[in-house]
Amino acid sequence: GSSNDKYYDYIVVGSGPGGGPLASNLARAGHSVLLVEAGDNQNDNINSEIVSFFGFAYTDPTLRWDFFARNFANETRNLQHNHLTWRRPDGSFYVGRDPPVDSTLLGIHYPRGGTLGGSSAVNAMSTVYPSESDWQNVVDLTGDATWSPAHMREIFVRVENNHYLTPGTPGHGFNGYLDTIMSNETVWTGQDDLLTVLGTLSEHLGQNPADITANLLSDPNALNPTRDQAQGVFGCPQHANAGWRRFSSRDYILETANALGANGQKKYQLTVQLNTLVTKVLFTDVNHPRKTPRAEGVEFLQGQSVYSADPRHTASNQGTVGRAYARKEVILSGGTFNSPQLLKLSGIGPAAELAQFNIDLVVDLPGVGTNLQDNYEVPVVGHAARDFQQPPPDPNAPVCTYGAPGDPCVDLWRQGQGPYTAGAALNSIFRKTAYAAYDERDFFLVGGMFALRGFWPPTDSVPADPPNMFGLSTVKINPQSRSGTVLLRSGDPRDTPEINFHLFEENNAGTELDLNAELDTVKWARRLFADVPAPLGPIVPTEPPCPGTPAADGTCNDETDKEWIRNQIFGHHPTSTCAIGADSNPMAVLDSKFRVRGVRGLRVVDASSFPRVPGPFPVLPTFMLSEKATESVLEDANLW
Ligand SMILES: Cc1cc2nc3c(=O)[nH]c(=O)nc-3n(C[C@H](O)[C@H](O)[C@H](O)COP(=O)(O)OP(=O)(O)OC[C@H]3O[C@@H](n4cnc5c(N)ncnc54)[C@H](O)[C@@H]3O)c2cc1C
Repeated sequence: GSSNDKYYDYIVVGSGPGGGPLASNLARAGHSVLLVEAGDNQNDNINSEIVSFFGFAYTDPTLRWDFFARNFANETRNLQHNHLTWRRPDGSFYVGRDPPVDSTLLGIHYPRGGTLGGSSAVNAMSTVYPSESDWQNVVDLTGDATWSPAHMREIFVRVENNHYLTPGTPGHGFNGYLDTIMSNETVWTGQDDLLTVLGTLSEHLGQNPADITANLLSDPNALNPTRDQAQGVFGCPQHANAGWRRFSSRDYILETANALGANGQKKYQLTVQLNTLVTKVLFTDVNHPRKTPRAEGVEFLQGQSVYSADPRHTASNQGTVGRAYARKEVILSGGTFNSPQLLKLSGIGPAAELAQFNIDLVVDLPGVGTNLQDNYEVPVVGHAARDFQQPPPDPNAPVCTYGAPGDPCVDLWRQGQGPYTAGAALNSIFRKTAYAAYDERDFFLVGGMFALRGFWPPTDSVPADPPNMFGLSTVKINPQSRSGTVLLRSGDPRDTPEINFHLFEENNAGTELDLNAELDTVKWARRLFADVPAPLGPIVPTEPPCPGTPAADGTCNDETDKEWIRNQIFGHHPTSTCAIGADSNPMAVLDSKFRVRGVRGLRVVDASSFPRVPGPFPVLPTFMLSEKATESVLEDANLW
């Protein structure tokens, strides 16, 4: 290399929950680490700091990356989705079924965090422990017993800094870096209408409606041998500190990078290089007669908004080429869409696809960019017999303006006071259907005066819901549709990949189970809507649409309902495109130590590494994965 080249022990690409903690841990273990992140540091951006500003975080152009996906190969079916995003001729976004003429279809919006902290800096912060079977599955696939559920719980205890339970509570940690918090009873004060609906709902899961408030304060992440069977209502922990400031991997990275030793010098050798898009991994020993190719560094483009998913990107954001070298290893943590793209751009992937874009082959690894999955969801929405009553406003309370200049509530929040220091009336509801794939709970639900129908960038085209609306998100646990793909669109690293979930296209017993499970949950929701007592109830179901009145068992028309589910389904937890798998499986991209097959010195550690979607929410499992990978990387530290 040239005299400007930089050398480090490790190079980590991407600062989300996969890469951020790993880079920090390796530096803390005494190694020199370069952490490369395409975005910048928005640590002081209130949209990313204040928990209740979540909706502003993932729509903020300084924080987000826009990906647009398809659900199906069949474009006619794709066009049935009610919340597709289009670009109007004037450049603005349109979301809906009836775009102005000459609009361009972009697809189903999949926002990601393109900033220091990755998607943990923009997500909804729901922090839910996965099923034990998700860890056991890795043991079963690979024979590596270090993935045992018991060891993974030890990892969780090590990293968690719990702010909502009594210190010492088994199965939880109180000294780690990952802050967790859960709303207390104050958020339910005066919410009698919501409590009525959730009480009726809990009764439909075998709980006593009189216990609803206590259940809403109960811990869904408790260490409990029967946890993965337990149906009912719980609270919803979030990754945030006791003052309701978001915790993300950014915090642990900054704490590590800024730590000073006794001599006033930087304590750890962690270098964070922002505004830098890694474009390929560099290898030595490619096509060597005896040696296996070894990752020796990365090439990148330095400059702001170089990646075209960045909403601020324009043709002039080209970036300047540079390189950095690793004495030990390169670790990719770009997330489910970017890690497979980067592997392919580096010559690791399906040979035919790489040939199509004239990329020199390093290893023919057909699994890269396959096996894409998601916790898909469709809301069940209804209208109550009257508007939901809200607690009367406190006449002495400050008037919050959601971050407008001079918002008094932001100042109060900085002092640990005021409305923004409270969580939301969130809940975790678990249900097991007769169509569960693994004989354990197969739905995570959250209910409230909102309906999550998908994601879209800021737009003026989506109408608001009326104040008598109740929505129930139905998030699939253990989804069986697993044939989604992340394909190169071009050989230009600034381009986003082509993402298609190919939902239910396997057309096998598993995907049929999922559709039946969704239908079963829709019918169950209609039954409980009907049982909500007057004067608030009954709640009339509006989505999926049911002309007339549903039968007593919640049936409207099974075929129409299934069509609606297929067409309106969406997700935001994509995983598994660089999956860990058995040595004998040609589609496995990684071994159980996150090593990319067929090369040396290269691992992938992020949500793409999971062989299957973990639980209902990937962020906590991804933080745990980063710790698991720290153990694997440090075990090999003396190899090099
Ligand atoms: C709107 C939204 C809401 C969500 N809500 C929840 C929730 O409530 N609970 C939950 O569990 N999960 C939630 N998630 C999902 C969760 O945040 C992600 O699964 C998780 O952050 C994935 O971690 P990761 O490390 O794999 O990738 P990411 O967190 O996406 O991080 C990848 C990072 O790599 C960087 N990068 C990518 N490519 C390159 C490159 N070539 N060069 C340099 N840098 C690169 C990106 O800029 C990004 O910072 C949500 C996600 C979104 C977007």
